[in-house]
Amino acid sequence: MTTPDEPGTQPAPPASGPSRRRFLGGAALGAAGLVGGAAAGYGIRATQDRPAADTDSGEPSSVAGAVSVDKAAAQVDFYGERQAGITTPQQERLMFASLDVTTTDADELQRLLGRWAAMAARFTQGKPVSDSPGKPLAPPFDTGEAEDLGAYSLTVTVGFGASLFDDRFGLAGKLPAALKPLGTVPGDTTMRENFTGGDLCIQACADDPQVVFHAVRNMVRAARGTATLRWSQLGFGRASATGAGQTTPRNLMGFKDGTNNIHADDTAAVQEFVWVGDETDQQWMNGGSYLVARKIRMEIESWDTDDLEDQEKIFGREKSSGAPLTGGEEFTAIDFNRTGDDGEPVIDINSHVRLSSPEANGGVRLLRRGYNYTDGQDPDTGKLAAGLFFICYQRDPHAQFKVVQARLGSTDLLNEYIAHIGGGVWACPPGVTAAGDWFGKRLFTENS
Ligand SMILES: C=CC1=C(C)c2cc3[nH]c(cc4nc(cc5[nH]c(cc1n2)c(C)c5CCC(=O)O)C(CCC(=O)O)=C4C)c(C)c3C=C
Ligand SMILES: [Fe+2]
Repeated sequence: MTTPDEPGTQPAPPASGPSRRRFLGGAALGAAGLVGGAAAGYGIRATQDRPAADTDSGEPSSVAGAVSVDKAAAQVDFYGERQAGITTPQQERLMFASLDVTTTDADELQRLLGRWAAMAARFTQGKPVSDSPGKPLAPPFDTGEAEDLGAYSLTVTVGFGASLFDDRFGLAGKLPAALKPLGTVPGDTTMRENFTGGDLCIQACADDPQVVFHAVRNMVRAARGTATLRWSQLGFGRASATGAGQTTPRNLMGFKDGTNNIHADDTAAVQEFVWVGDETDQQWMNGGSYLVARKIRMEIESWDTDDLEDQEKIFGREKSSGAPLTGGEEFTAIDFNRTGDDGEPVIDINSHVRLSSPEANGGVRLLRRGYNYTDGQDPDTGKLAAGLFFICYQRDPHAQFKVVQARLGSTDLLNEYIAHIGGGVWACPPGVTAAGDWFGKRLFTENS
């Protein structure tokens, strides 16, 4: 097989020490027209002077502080103090990938992280791996399927799993307490090895399915010899809302999902529950966030035989409007104390909204960013293999995801219709600030 000799997969030679490290991100791709200046924040902006297009999701085609943009041309800044794809208004499509590192050379791993940063910077501008097509007798630098498509608000978010912090790279002393294994969590027993864990993860989100596929495919391709794909997941529609003004989408059970989510404009909640701060025991994670993913299969066929009243009792909300069963409209606060004529709580004591609420979890909240998924049909049962690819971000999974999941795991009425079949926990470091920087640079270059 010919080895592609292109910028995206062949970085600058290794440097042996942090002070001498130089990454292709700035070098080879720079010549190919890498990325313009580092821009702070993750505003969506237009790059082409085209009229605003209709949005099939009913969203406004602009966000606060940004101009009206064509969905295809819309871009989310890649460079910034924080990684995009966390508080960014949630895009419609997901491709998630988990990889295992195969090299034992820490420099090689860092070069991959630099190569990924350089590629992500280009992809998020709608650009291919390189401006050059490559040599006629070699594989093209870029796989090509996103040519002419545009960036579609692509974000690429990278995380590190606990398994990366072993003896291979001398990182054992840099494992944050928050990334230590969660111990026993409800749902674990049905998790399958082939959908679970991984040294690295890539979360690619955009408003076009081919754009997210292209990003992950090329990043996995660039990892050849350094890391291999462990498992991956496509999500075909968002099942949460993270942006101010975004409509609340529906999950595959037909319910509005994301109503009480943390929204990006709630800066106090974002600061309190999402971003890691000075308190961390590992300063390389200061400004980052922890991603917990759970692939949750739904028993769709049995759910579809359940009557509406029971479905609404399970969630504690009306199916059509999303309003709490205690009345009002979608965003009306839930009255957990209200009792009905029978003296029983209107919101069942084991309903999903009660058990997942901050009131039931010592005030804890999560930023949810999940996607509806389908893997087609289960060949063994003939049933639909579909559900929710649950993603949430937080400051500390032990104090947040684990607490909520422990509460849900005991008695949540929803549990009859779902099974956790995969997932993992990853530390997403702060953002890549400029060309030449790479994902998790501080992890490798600073003493804790
Ligand atoms: C451990 C965390 C959670 C898992 C796992 C989870 C699975 C799950 N959720 C739904 C559907 C809905 N969830 C809703 C609310 C909600 N869920 C969680 C956490 C987990 N859900 C939280 C923290 C909340 C918000 C609680 C609050 O602040 O009030 C809702 C109600 C609408 C909403 O607020 O989003 C729905 C619907 C499914 C289908 C599912 C697994 C397949
Ligand atoms: Fe939920």
